[in-house]
Amino acid sequence: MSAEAPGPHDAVLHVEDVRKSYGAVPVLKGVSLTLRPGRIHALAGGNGSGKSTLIKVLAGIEHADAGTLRGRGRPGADLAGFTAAAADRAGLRFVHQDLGLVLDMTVAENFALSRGFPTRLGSVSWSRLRRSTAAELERFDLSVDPGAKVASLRPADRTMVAIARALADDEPGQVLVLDEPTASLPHHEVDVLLEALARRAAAGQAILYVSHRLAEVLSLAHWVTVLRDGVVAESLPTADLDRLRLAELIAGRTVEALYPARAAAPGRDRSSAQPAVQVRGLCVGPLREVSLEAHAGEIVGVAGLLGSGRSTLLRSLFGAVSPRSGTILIEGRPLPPSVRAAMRAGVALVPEDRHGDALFGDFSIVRNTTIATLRRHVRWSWLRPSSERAATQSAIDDFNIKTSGPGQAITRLSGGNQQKVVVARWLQRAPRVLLLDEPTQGVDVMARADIYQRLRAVAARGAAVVVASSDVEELAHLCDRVVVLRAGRVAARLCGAEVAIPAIVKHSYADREAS
Ligand SMILES: Nc1ncnc2c1ncn2[C@@H]1O[C@H](COP(=O)(O)OP(=O)(O)OP(=O)(O)O)[C@@H](O)[C@H]1O
Repeated sequence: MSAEAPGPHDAVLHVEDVRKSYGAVPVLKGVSLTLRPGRIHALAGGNGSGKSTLIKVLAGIEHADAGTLRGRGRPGADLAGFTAAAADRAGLRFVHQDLGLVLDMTVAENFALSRGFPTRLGSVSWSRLRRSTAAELERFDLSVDPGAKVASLRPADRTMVAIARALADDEPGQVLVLDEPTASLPHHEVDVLLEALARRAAAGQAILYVSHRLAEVLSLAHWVTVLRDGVVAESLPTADLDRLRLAELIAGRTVEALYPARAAAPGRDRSSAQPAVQVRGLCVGPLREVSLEAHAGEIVGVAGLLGSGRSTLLRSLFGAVSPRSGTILIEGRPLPPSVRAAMRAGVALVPEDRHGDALFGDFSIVRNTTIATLRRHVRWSWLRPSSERAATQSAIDDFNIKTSGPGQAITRLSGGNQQKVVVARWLQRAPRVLLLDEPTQGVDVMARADIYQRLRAVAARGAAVVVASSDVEELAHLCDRVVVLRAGRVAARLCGAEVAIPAIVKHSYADREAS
């Protein structure tokens, strides 16, 4: 691990003094960054600190107000007029979270989509395409059949295919930019991807890696630059850091502990108390004969791999899908398959797909916060904007949402801050049953701790909280009990000391060895 002072010498890419404002609000205030061959350089920072804006500037999607970019042997480029084509010429290769692959096409066809189809005598030469793709995959140690549909690949391999495609032209001095590549990967797949990335770096690849996951940053990256409020708070080797110190750099303050202490689970006798949620023999979508209980005052986790049925279970409890068979009781009463009925029964759902299901993109933060509790802000048949604004302002304060004010358009917030608005919205309803699907996706480490504390408070006030998450660390720290789903069935019910990462991972994977 190199510990030399950062500077432009021997850099693959040097970005200097990037400035960017949205209107009158400065978002990047003179950010500099140096990337070197063979080095994985993490870009960390709290929600709204400017990471995505910097990546968008480097990709030529947003224009900076000022800043320069220099690469090995390349003339300096002015980032104010930087375009996607200029980014490509500068050797920047991006793999975004959605990967940009067509799932229904083969790996080789996906390669050809970006590089063109090889032809022979005027028609596509499929054999040449397969051969060249196979050679590329081999270069990346990827044992994937070029003729396989992308949809059939395991998630980590899909990401590696996207990376191999991005770097396929093999120009010297390329920089691979990865934006939260592990955000939607299951636990086991994360390790596979990280190992592959470490091998690429060992072979000389420079990588810029954006992540909220402290453990990943520390185990994978050689160097980390922490952004805080649009400036570089620190840029240093990861060998000089531990998790707590990195969290402190991100937060800009002393941090006692990364997770709030787990409150003692309520000491009531669950066998006699009526559960707030009772599911019996539920069959819906991939779920088969699932039974589960959640009592007032407890946080129950739902673990399982992608496709195990976690989200379907939560959507059923919210009345959004009709079960083939089985029953759902909320506080002892059967729940019909109706969202309205579920909401009347005091059930609230924070869904997984923030953009598709939860955000109202045309609205401000105010309406996005109050939309589930509008009645509370009506008096004499009139909606009172002052009341809505006051409720929103207190959510902004409580959740430390980084914004220019309640009237700002929700789409202008950073991803993590949008997520906080969605969680705040449903907490306003004071639900008796609170369901959350991936509640801290894209949320920074400190805000995560705040959300956990709030969920504990909701439970302590007498609600039952059910959290589905692919983040096993989150489940282990937050939940009183965890139900592990595997292929649609309950594979394990963990409680007390069993609620720990190794047990959750072990039961999530059927035959595979737990990592
Ligand atoms: N189109 C826009 N108009 C106005 N402000 C914006 C716009 N896009 C982003 N911002 C603001 O710029 C700041 C930085 O946002 P950015 O998305 O770069 O943060 P981030 O570090 O990527 O955060 P996160 O970790 O939440 O994704 C935020 O305060 C955000 O509200």
